Amino acid sequence: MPDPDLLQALTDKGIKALIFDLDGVVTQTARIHAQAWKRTFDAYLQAKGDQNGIKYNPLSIETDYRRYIDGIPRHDGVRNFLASRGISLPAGTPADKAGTETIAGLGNQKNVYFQEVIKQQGVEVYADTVAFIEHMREKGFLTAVISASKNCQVILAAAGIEDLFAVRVDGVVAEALGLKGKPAPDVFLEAARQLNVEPYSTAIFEDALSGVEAGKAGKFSLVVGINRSNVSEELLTHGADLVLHKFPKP
Ligand SMILES: O=P(O)(O)OC[C@H]1O[C@@H](O)[C@H](O)[C@@H](O)[C@@H]1O
Repeated sequence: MPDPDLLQALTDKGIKALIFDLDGVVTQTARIHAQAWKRTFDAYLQAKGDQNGIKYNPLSIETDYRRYIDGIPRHDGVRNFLASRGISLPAGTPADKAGTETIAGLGNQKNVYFQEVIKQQGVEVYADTVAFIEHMREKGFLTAVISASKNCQVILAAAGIEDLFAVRVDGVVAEALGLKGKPAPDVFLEAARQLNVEPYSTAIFEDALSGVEAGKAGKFSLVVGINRSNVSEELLTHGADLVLHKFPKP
């Protein structure tokens, strides 16, 4: 089936501003996050299972990652996923050594794996998204980027696309301002506030289920699900108004 007509939808809704999620919408980093999490949790569950004589199911990227981790702040993701395996750990502190059996320690381990890959491989953008954003900026649309990730700025710099966005509300900004993570709408609402636009004249673009839920909760006029991995139906049931496989060619 062809994608719906995005430009028509933007016109019909009187959209002035566009807010993009980073990982999986603008940059090809969603897969790198998912694999770093899988590496962290599979090793942890294997070791814990060996110790306790329990067989834990490894992390499934198709189900567990999408449901418990994707789009969600680092420590919330650790807590959510471990709860799905009946495990509860102390919070620990940001200084915990990578791999310490705490929420922060496992989060730090994933961050080591994630940064290793970024350093080795660099960051690739989705060319369709970047061309679309450049074109829409030329037409006068305001643009912002949001992300749960504390690596957002590093990723934007590595991809050379920092100046595509007038506003950035990422994991670092959210922590400093005390904003709730997705599926709460806080990061999107803060980005709209900084752009000086209302949600009713703003469209958001998201690949994560938690992200389209956040867009819906924030009453944004148009919530666009970006389907990079065959999850159209789920994006629609979680709150997307329409789903695209690719951004239209300008
Ligand atoms: O660990 P970071 O880089 O702060 O990222 C937090 C989360 O950021 C989201 O964008 C990713 O979808 C998640 O996989 C990730 O866990």
